[in-house]
Amino acid sequence: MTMHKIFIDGSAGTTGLRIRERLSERRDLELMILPDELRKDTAARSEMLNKSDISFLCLPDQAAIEAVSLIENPDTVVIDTSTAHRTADGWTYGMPELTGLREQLKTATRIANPGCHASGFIALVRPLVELGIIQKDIALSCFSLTGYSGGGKKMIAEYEAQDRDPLFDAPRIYALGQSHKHLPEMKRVCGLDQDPVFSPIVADYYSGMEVSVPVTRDILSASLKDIQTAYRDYYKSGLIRYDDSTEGGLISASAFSGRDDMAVAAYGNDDRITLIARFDNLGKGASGAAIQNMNIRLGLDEAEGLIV
Ligand SMILES: NC(=O)C1=CN([C@@H]2O[C@H](COP(=O)(O)OP(=O)(O)OC[C@H]3O[C@@H](n4cnc5c(N)ncnc54)[C@H](OP(=O)(O)O)[C@@H]3O)[C@@H](O)[C@H]2O)C=CC1
Ligand SMILES: CC(=O)N[C@@H](CCC(=O)OP(=O)(O)O)C(=O)O
Repeated sequence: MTMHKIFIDGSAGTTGLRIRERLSERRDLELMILPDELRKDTAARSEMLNKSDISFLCLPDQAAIEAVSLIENPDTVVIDTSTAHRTADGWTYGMPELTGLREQLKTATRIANPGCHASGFIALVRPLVELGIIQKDIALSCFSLTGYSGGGKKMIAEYEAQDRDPLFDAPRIYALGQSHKHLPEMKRVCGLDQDPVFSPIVADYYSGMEVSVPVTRDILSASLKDIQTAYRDYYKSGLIRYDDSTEGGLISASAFSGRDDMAVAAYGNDDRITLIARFDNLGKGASGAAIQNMNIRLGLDEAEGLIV
């Protein structure tokens, strides 16, 4: 069996640790781990990056850009979980369920893992734009509920602090200036002319996401039933599937916590529709998607080692 050498730059962080834990059970992979005192040492990181077959970058944007600049080995494949390269030239967007991307991912050397909020929006909107059901010049809006692990170690510590502000008990809307870092990939990957009005909301639970896009019939060239069929036909392989089940008429944002798959669905009537995606920000929104992309790049079954 070929042992693939895997380095995780940032393996002590939320996304990196989860990838590390998951991959440590794999017999086909050799994990290259830096001791704690060297995990931010540039020379040690550079050596690992250049020795690896695949390097995951689980770092803040600036550190991810630096890591890429340290790579001289043309065979090292990079899977970057940060926002730094998602709309950059020469990078393949790591969402294999979208038309054409699975084939590109099989040979890509620079893979940009999608943003968590962006994954849900794109899974809902891109097929409808591709099929001409939504025109690309339409102004959309999007609400996205996320667990606090979406904010990484710092936000986890804030939410789990004994003496935290009581206002943390209730959901909080953020990115009020309409310049959230996921907007460029949402617009570009969906082929839209303009950014959506985007309202992310963080709430007092660890992980799980519910991304919703409200649409009215006048902007659609299809009925509710046609949209449901379109999603079913579009998502036939990969980790995304159509599922409009509810929990007694309500749908919880944490229902997919601990999983790697994503459910997309359309609810409503023929006048007003809500498109909703449910998944885990740490699963299909980060670590699960990164491992899926690694598996595709290695020519393995993409669901290998994933929790679904
Ligand atoms: N959390 C989530 O749901 C998602 C996160 N992401 C993205 O993944 C990336 C990592 O995020 P997340 O895991 O949440 O963040 P964390 O803050 O939890 O982890 C980041 C890790 O990177 C380490 N680090 C920072 N600078 C350097 C450096 N120069 N060299 C080496 N290591 C460094 C940090 O060290 P230290 O421990 O000392 O702080 C930390 O361990 C980010 O770009 C984030 O936007 C993407 C999708 C979802
Ligand atoms: C709760 C919270 O703060 N979430 C983060 C999103 C985490 C994420 O997906 O970040 P990447 O762009 O690196 O993928 C945010 O909205 O900025």
